[in-house]
Amino acid sequence: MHENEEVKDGTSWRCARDLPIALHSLDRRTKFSRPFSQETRQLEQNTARSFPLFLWSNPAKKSLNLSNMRILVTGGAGFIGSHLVDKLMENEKNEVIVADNYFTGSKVNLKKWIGHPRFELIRHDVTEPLLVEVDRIYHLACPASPIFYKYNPVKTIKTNVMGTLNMLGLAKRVGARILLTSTSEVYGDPLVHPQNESYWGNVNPIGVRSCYDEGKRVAETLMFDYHRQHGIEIRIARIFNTYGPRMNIDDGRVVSNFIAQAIRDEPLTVQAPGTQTRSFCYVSDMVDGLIRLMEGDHTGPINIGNPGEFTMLELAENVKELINPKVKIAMVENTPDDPRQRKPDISKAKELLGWEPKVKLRDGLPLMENDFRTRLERPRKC
Ligand SMILES: NC(=O)c1ccc[n+]([C@@H]2O[C@H](COP(=O)([O-])OP(=O)(O)OC[C@H]3O[C@@H](n4cnc5c(N)ncnc54)[C@H](O)[C@@H]3O)[C@@H](O)[C@H]2O)c1
Ligand SMILES: O=C(O)[C@H]1O[C@H](OP(=O)(O)OP(=O)(O)OC[C@H]2O[C@@H](n3ccc(=O)[nH]c3=O)[C@H](O)[C@@H]2O)[C@H](O)[C@@H](O)[C@@H]1O
Repeated sequence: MHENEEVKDGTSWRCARDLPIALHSLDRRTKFSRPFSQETRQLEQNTARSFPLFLWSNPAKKSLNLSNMRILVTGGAGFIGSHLVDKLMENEKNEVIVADNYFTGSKVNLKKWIGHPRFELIRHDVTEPLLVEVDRIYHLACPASPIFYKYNPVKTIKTNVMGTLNMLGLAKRVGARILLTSTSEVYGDPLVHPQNESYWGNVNPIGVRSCYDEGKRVAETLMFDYHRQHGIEIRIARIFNTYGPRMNIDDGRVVSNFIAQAIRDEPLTVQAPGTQTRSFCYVSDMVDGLIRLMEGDHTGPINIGNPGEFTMLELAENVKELINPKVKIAMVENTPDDPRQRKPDISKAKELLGWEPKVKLRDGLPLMENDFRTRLERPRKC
């Protein structure tokens, strides 16, 4: 296969050469779609230094203090993605493009930006190629709740593999830096605790969660292969359980389940045995970590999460105490391959990104409760 071809659903798709001439002429960075070699890369860098047309995509613009950035956020209509978009849009020099197929995300999460001159929203499935000119790609598109990623596992793995291939193809073509939101699930049911980035994990390759955790592991492999083979600038974040406003109310993840149940006076469904642990990161801390990683000098993978570790029974007790002391706790059956413990070692994030989380679980839960009460139209009783 020619190196300028990208895989698309078992068939091949030529990145640039076969595009209609009209599309070529629209692309200010057609040079980057040429076959990649050391000579062409050097030529492009030299050209960029002397010819302003190419400044858009070249690091040389940094030294000239041209900081306008066009940023693609895949999965930007989802929970973390929409908070990331809010933060990126705060910088008036940023233009943000969101590509999302709305499987678990919603336009409602982005309603304040729709129509804004620096914002564009595209209905797009990342398993198909996308042609846009951007400097940065935050690649988040993927269902994240176990209920949703297990709903159509073949689609989940296609999203992780083909979606990441397509975004890497785009990054290669336009010279963009790309960040993948990987997951603590790459550690599987970990035998090392807390988990640091050098741990290779303990993952069932044929289980019901594999479409997600093995999918993300392949996505990480692809990121590093494109980096080594094609010189693409990559960043990999290994995200640990994140919570906050705008999570889908019926998302199925534990924090959203417990908060919705507490507000609706329904029993909190702790899946057995309840002693399994997770470490919960508030979404504003997560977004801060992702941006620092993208704009920093380290490829990663870097764990981004809050090391505060809770059993699911402890989480239920906290929700009960903070939101509804009368609510009951019900022990229910668990699902296969549920990791028994999870806690990030964030030494690397602290040292390399100067990042650590600020919001404690007991401060973040009430912020999420407010959002859920508004959306469920259940104001707090006086
Ligand atoms: N929230 C967490 O605790 C957590 C933990 C680890 C990793 N992550 C990763 O962070 C990212 C965002 O997670 P989230 O919690 O915001 O989930 P989410 O489900 O709210 O957001 C995912 C977004 O991706 C979109 N999407 C899914 N498949 C797509 C496709 N094929 N093409 C285009 N768009 C598609 C969805 O519509 C949605 O808007 C995911 O990659 C997830 O794996 C999240
Ligand atoms: O952080 C991560 O890396 C991953 O974490 C989660 O996966 P998981 O930890 O299984 O998330 P939940 O579905 O919220 O489950 C957390 C724990 O709560 C338990 N749980 C879940 C739901 C519920 O109602 N009750 C309950 O006790 C589960 O058994 C599990 O032990 C996310 O869903 C993934 O997207 C993400 O990649």
